[in-house]
Amino acid sequence: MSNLDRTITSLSVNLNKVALVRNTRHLGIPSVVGAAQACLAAGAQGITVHPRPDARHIRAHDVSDLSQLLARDWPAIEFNIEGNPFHNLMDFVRELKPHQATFVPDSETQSTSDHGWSFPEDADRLRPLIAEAKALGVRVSLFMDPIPEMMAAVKAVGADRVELYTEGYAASRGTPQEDAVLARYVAAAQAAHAAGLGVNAGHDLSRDNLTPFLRAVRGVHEVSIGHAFVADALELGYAATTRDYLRCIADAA
Ligand SMILES: CC(=O)[C@@H](O)[C@H](O)COP(=O)(O)O
Ligand SMILES: NCC(=O)COP(=O)(O)O
Repeated sequence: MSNLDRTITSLSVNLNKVALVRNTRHLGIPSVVGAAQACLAAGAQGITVHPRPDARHIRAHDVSDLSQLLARDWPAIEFNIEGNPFHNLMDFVRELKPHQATFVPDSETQSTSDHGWSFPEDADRLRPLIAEAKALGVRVSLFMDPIPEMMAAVKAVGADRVELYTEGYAASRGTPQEDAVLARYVAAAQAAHAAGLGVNAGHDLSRDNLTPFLRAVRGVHEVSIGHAFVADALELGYAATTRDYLRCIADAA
């Protein structure tokens, strides 16, 4: 068994959509912290949030509440804060020093994340912020499209990991293009590993597409899953949904 095959993929639950529902009323329910506690009690290994500048879902108090919860009750659990480091992400990094910061090149008004960073264009402006985050003890992951040729540049700019943007794979599921699209992710992950980067993955992953993705793309450290996870949890509950996603990961081992 190769070292990549020995990698155990962690499930990091993205709670954006719990906050989105909560924000539609002034009642404080559903609780973001309560959702985190239920998912962690069921075995999730991480929590991810993406506090966008317009606070459409995760708000600053959610980030600090979750940081305090994990530090107090779940010290082994990874906290991953996503965002654009040229907008509001670095404020959270400096204040809370999460285990990981995922740099995402979203505009402030973008409806959702839909692309990764570009190299060499983004390298010079990213380098000092990556260095600052790492100097604070925060692992840095760059949100990237599955482009093998960019992975060496991601390493050169100082990042620890890449997060492969998996919407393209999810959209290809069940189409004649699926195998070719998945092959691009395999090549991108292999190039990332060869460059000395860790590999995360996320966006539009679900119970349907997670196992085949992880069977093909070996050595993924973390999958961060939110939209499909919360949709499933509305039907199954947080604990059963967490167990289902952990089973999808185990089935790929
Ligand atoms: C970076 C990424 O693909 C997702 O983590 C992102 O958080 C999705 O954001 P929304 O939940 O606002 O769609
Ligand atoms: N980085 C991906 C993430 O955190 C959640 O993305 P999605 O599952 O909500 O599409």
